[in-house]
Amino acid sequence: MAIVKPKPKILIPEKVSPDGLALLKDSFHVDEKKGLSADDLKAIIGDYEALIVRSETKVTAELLQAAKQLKVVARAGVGVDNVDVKTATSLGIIVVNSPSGNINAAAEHTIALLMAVARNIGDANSSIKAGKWERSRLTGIEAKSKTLAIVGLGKVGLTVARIANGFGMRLLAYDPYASPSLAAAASVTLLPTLAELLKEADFLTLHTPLIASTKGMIGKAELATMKPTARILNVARGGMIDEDALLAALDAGTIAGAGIDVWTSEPPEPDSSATRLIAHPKVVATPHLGASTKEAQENVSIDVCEQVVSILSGELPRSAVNAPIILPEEYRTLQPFVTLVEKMGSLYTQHYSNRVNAQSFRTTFDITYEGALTDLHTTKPLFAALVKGLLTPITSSDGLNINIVNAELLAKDRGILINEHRSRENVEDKPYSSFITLRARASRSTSLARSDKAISRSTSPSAARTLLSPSSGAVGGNLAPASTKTGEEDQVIQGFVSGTQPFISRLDRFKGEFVPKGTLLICRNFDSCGKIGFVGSLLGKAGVNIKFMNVAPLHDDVEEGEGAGEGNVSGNQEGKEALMILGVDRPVGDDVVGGLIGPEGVVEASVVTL
Ligand SMILES: NC(=O)C1=CN([C@@H]2O[C@H](COP(=O)(O)OP(=O)(O)OC[C@H]3O[C@@H](n4cnc5c(N)ncnc54)[C@H](O)[C@@H]3O)[C@@H](O)[C@H]2O)C=CC1
Ligand SMILES: O=C(O)C(=O)COP(=O)(O)O
Repeated sequence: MAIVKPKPKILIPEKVSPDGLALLKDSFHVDEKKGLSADDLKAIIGDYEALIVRSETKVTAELLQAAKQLKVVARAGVGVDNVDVKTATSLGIIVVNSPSGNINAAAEHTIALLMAVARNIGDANSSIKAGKWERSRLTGIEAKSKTLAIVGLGKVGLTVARIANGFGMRLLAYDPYASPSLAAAASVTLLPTLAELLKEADFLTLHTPLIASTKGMIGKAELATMKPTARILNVARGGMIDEDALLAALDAGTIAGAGIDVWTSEPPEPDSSATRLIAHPKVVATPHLGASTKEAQENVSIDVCEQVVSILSGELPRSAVNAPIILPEEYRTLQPFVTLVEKMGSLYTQHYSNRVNAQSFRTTFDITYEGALTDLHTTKPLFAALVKGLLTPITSSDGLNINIVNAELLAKDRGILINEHRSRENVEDKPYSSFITLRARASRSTSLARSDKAISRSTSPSAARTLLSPSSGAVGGNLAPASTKTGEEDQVIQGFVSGTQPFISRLDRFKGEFVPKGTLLICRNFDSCGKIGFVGSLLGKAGVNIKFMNVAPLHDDVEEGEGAGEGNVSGNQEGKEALMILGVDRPVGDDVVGGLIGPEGVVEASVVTL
């Protein structure tokens, strides 16, 4: 008698639209079990190969460790902050999400809150239901001609901007990583700092992921800089606004109102600031309803259920948050280079964003593969790794959610243009046979763009050689920085692999080999006595241990003094310029980094975690 294999089991502990679930029911055993406690869930998770959740289920390390057969956690929505992605990755569990299925719903909910706050809809609704007829107390304001200040001009932020444009609002945004062309196309003016944005806002709306740089970004100090007539909207994540500070500002009348969908703790704890905000007459509150439309729930359900089917059938999903970005056989050969390129991208975003100011992030890149890498059959995994490295430090969901299937599309969506080149030149005099150079073009040199397409791949060595001719002066093997008429230089990072270990061999105008791993403090200084001691003693006082240190002098291709004045606070160029790269055992606070800069210390410093 033939043994019938039991169907793989899928657990759904939250309300997920039936449209997607219908795709699962023939081939899988689907259990919809709502209202489970964390312990209940832990007790049964061992039976399941897939878990489909929304924002309520906390997919903790403990739960994942108990999930002995789990192959996939599917988040029917965008934010994966309720999933311990790191633990899932270490356990080989793929995490997928639906990066755009509920974007429109979240944007429309933001607009609903904006109008409700502008016209006192919440207060008026309670008042009339209580049998009152209060007209003058409930007079509102119009959106037309008011300034909408958007923090985070990604998918939801841009959609909000497009709708608000129809109301005749003035649109400003702060997003150091946003594409200026996408912003301009949506009639949004990008401002260089959050501080400048806050003082202009009639309505402030938040649309960033909840990450280190956005946690608590609107606190007492920020609220104090805003107009007393300003109104605040949050349909992104609780924790970005300090709930105590907002409550105090509303009570003091220094902020006029708020429309809030998301809370630091969901549901909010009794007697917390969140519950007092919810009860506040100047607040319109909703219980995390941003994505709760019939249409969005259909979209996200179908999106994630299709991916669950793919994964349980042994295929690649399209929106994996943590899956390897290349297939296993490609991975073996390319793995160290994939790691190198991802680290170069991440180093780029973190170093150049932190170093001078966040506006240094550029969107036009050349990546050149030199030497043996020119024989590669495909550079797609390297391209995907670069996009992943560039975006991961600045996004919580789709930054991680990048693979060979979606990297080009994601780069294009964000207005990032990457030209790939191969060059057999310049390797004879180098100790390793394969180098990779990443060059972010100075804004004026974008006129050298070689393709009208967002993504250009020049895969033939001869084509690349033409592009790399000295007369082009901007890319690839020619490592001299291309200066523009504005005096800006291209930003350059170069690396190689020795054995399976990736190294960075050039950063900016400096050469020096270091392993891109862990937390690194990168300081530019004029080489003179006492600098190392100064930095070491300040770090020591802050309890930061130095694990290794590397000094990178100016690259041979760079002329002495080139660009040396930039950011030089001392005005005293005692020695040659150099970079100091210190591997440290913990993150270095902004106050410590600030203390390093000055006549006795260094010219500039950045902290990166790779
Ligand atoms: N309330 C709800 O039901 C929903 C909430 N969301 C939330 O909305 C948020 C935004 O989602 P998407 O637009 O899809 O994300 P996205 O990744 O497309 O956009 C996020 C934007 O934030 C920018 N950003 C990152 N760090 C920043 C910083 N420190 N300062 C300023 N800007 C910064 C990024 O450059 C990016 O442009 C997420 O937190 C998501 O979970 C999304 C859907 C529904
Ligand atoms: O997609 C997101 O990030 C959301 O916040 C939506 O959450 P939900 O699926 O409605 O619990």
